[in-house]
Amino acid sequence: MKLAFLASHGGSAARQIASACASGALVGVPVALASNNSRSPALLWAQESGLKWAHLSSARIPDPDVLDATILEFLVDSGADTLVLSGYMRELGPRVLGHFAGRVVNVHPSLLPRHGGRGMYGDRVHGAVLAAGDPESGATVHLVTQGIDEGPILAQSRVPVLPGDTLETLKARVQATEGDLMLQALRTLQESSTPQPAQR
Ligand SMILES: Nc1nc2c(c(=O)[nH]1)N[C@@H](CN(C=O)c1ccc(C(=O)N[C@@H](CCC(=O)O)C(=O)O)cc1)CN2
Ligand SMILES: NCC(=O)N[C@@H]1O[C@H](COP(=O)([O-])[O-])[C@@H](O)[C@H]1O
Repeated sequence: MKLAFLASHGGSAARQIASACASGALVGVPVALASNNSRSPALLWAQESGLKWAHLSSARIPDPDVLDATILEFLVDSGADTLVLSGYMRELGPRVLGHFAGRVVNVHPSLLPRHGGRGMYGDRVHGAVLAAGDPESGATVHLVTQGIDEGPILAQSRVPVLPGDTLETLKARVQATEGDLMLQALRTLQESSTPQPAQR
């Protein structure tokens, strides 16, 4: 599994996946990371880790179709066969989704389909969970399709929402589950694409 990442901020899932590849906990090689945010800590981590990296944003490339094509060219040049959205806050385009069909995964910090869709990202999600008075929350790793947060779910983690929880305490409890959840989902994806020996 050759892994590329798109990240807008810290890239916490990307870092955990790279550590798992280094330790052998996941059979894979991180090869590239692109960010729409030139100052993202994820981009600095990619540079320091020797990954192929790029700053690809609508500020630099205003035409969404050209940006989609440029992101695809970057990913194809990296040799990646699997794409991980690691806190990527922009809509992925049809060219990238077409080329990597069934090989793009995203982690979302709620129990989809609750609290997903356009406008639902980062702290906004945890705020919505608290405002709704949900007794539990969690994270969801799903295959990425054109509709935001509508793709098939691969794995979910569940955590309680505790009395007195703040956005920060809930966020920390949910984020603590995301790395292992992403590894679980990537192993499932790997097994589903590994040809099984013919049954005699
Ligand atoms: N084609 C798809 N692209 C992306 C998906 C997806 O399912 N299909 N998931 C998102 C990740 N995500 C939720 O997990 C998400 C990211 C961003 C937004 C959003 O509303 N973004 C704002 C811009 C915010 C910003 O730039 O800081 C917007 O688009 O107006 C919602 C959900 C990644 N891409
Ligand atoms: N809708 C996507 C979304 O909200 N993703 C969430 O953004 C955070 C990114 O953290 P990071 O920048 O430290 O990796 C993660 O918690 C992830 O679930």
